[in-house]
Amino acid sequence: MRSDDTIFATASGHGRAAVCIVRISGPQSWTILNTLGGSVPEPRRAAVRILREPGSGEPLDQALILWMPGPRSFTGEDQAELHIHGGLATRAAVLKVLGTIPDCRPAEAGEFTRRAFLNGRMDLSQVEGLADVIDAETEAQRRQAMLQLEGRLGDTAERWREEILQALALLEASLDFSDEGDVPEDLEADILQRLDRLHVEIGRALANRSGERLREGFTVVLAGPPNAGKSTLLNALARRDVAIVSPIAGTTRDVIEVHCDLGGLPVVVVDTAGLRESGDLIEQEGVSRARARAQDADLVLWLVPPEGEETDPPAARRLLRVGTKADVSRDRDDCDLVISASTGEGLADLITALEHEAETALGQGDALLTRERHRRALERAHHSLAAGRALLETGGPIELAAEEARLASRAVGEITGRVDVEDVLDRLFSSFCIGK
Ligand SMILES: Nc1nc2c(ncn2[C@@H]2O[C@H](COP(=O)(O)OP(=O)(O)OP(=O)(O)O)[C@@H](O)[C@H]2O)c(=O)[nH]1
Ligand SMILES: [K+]
Ligand SMILES: [Mg+2]
Repeated sequence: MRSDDTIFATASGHGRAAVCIVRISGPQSWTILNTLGGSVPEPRRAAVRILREPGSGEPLDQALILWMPGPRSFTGEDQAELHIHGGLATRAAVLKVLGTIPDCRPAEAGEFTRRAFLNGRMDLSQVEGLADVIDAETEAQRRQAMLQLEGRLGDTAERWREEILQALALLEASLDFSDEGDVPEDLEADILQRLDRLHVEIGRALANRSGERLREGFTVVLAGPPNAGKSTLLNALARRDVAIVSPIAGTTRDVIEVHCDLGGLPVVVVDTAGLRESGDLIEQEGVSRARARAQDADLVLWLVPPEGEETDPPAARRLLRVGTKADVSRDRDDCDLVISASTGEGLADLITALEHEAETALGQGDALLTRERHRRALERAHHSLAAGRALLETGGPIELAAEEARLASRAVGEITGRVDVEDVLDRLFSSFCIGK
């Protein structure tokens, strides 16, 4: 796969559609437009053309074409777009012709964005932001992803890296002084103050996990004894028949997940097996999976049926007691909420409570870190800043303090992909669809 090939791909999904966008990037872009369209329009001005097959001149389609010369294009290379009709035959005919153009080939998954990154059009955190914009299922996720795509994390990381490098420069300058005796107090104080400020700011960013949680979604596990009404509630929240409901205790065995958008926040609702002792091996496996999921959940709804509960609630980070089958019996003073999943009574209050719980945990998309990768890099930078500061404060070797500052700047540099990210690149770009 040559990186100077011209690549092409449809970038508007699969299947029949009114319009299909074919994206092209690389040195042959201009030639392709000129060959298929007969002439190339002004840069960045759409023009209608009849696309023709080279050689025979056979008309392929009437299309809108765009010419975007690099480096001010998405990939930083010469780019073209063909907005053709979205019929399967038209799409196939145009792609077939493109495949016959010398040094032109179908793009790999994420290859347009990879070229944008390699050409410096976006940093790695922006690439991740773009992936999250495409994957966003709720308003809060979209908002957070847009902030990252616009560069909020990358710009902050670059500012931190600059400030660490400034402190490093002062440390190296103070090395000259130390040969002749002590480092001037005010210089040392200045460096310490810089390291301190960075350590506090990065520590604050690390303390906020809501960004990662928002990407993963807020998990709510429905737990309770058999026949408490868990599956009925799951179906009511999902507004469709996802789980089997029956009067037979022990109906649900497998864990069943449903992704909901509650108030713009991603909430994963998980139905589980009724908790009880059972001689049935399969049900026992269901019960142990139920306990495990409850333990990991952000919130457990412990469903309490009118006839009371024989089993104790599972271990959970946070638990709300929900009285079920309110249409059968309403007075449930031992519960936080009372609902009837069958009649819908109390469901609006339950959903409001879930939105509140999710909003408290996930925030509204204002966190800086959104991936484990960011966290690991910043934790290393945070540790090195603390180590460098301790060395300075205890009169340790300045060379070692400088080395800690160097490690901190490298760790922060990983966030934007300025350093050491080879292994991340393949995994990240292969997660994109073709044409992105
Ligand atoms: N009257 C009334 N019956 C309900 C309500 N919710 C569930 N049921 C009934 O209770 C029985 C059990 O419901 P499920 O949703 O299967 O209960 P479950 O907790 O998932 O049961 P297991 O999967 O066996 O643990 C079914 O017959 C439901 O129709 C309710 O709000 N009111
Ligand atoms: K049941
Ligand atoms: Mg069930």
